[in-house]
Amino acid sequence: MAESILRIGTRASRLARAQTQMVADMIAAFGVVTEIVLIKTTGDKILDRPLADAGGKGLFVKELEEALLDHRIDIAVHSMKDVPVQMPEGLGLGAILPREEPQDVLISPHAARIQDLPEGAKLGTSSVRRSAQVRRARPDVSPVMLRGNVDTRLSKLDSGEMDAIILARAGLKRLGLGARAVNALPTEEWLPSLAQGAVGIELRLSDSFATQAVARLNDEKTEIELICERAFQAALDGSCRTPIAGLARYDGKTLSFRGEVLAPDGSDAIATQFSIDIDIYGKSEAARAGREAGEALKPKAANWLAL
Ligand SMILES: NCc1[nH]cc(CCC(=O)O)c1CC(=O)O
Repeated sequence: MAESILRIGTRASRLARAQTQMVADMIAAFGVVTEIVLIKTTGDKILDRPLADAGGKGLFVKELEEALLDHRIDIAVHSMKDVPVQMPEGLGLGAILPREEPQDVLISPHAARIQDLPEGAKLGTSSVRRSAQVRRARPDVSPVMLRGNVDTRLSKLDSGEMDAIILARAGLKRLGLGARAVNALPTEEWLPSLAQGAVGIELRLSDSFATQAVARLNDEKTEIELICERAFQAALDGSCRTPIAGLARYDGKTLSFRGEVLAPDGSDAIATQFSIDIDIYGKSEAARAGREAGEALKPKAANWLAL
């Protein structure tokens, strides 16, 4: 019966496929038959410029959401940091997997820490957040445009085109490249992207078969962290050119959050933080606290949010 096969949509990058295979294996262990469908997204097609210049958010996600709405796939596996907070009508998250370590890592033959990069070093990134953070820490270091998937970026570093790159530790580990992910940037000095390190599963909210097939994959602690982070992001409502960073940590008792909006040139930054005790059912408290943190920061960061 066709409807008993769960069709799983993913981008074709090696990282996206690794994450999707992990999800498919877990679902198969519950006795559900799966099929993986590769879908090319705008973010995979545009490789010659920063995605902030390509006009928008969700460029790794949109075609997957269209495939869900067209019933070409039943679930979509995403890196949650690429997923806009507003989802199309009828779609929602069916599960959020246990979070991998959320930090960024510095990869460079010259230095293990940002402070130790050589004077005037060329750092490859196309992220507005990472560029602003580098300029803030090291005004002499120039971010240079670097697009492409993780393997492409590593090979450009290795060929000497750049002196350093910054990547998410989670992606490197999932690709079996943990050996390159040793120099984590401490979150006290360098906040990651909101939702970094978390993989989520999107589905049609009306699809009870898919909903049941993935429900057991959900990690409630990660879910609380992401509810908080995404509420912060939604309240700020920045543009794709606004450097925003933040991280929530929840240990089953205390939810701690720090978030930051930076001037794109790194000349300034505004941060906020809180710590509250909530229980594992405290989703609405997590959302409210995240939203209030975003609302408190919003007027102070207004110039950078409207870019
Ligand atoms: N924007 C691309 C992207 N989306 C998710 C990850 C890493 C995996 C994750 O954060 O879950 C990456 C690569 C990177 O930033 O190094």
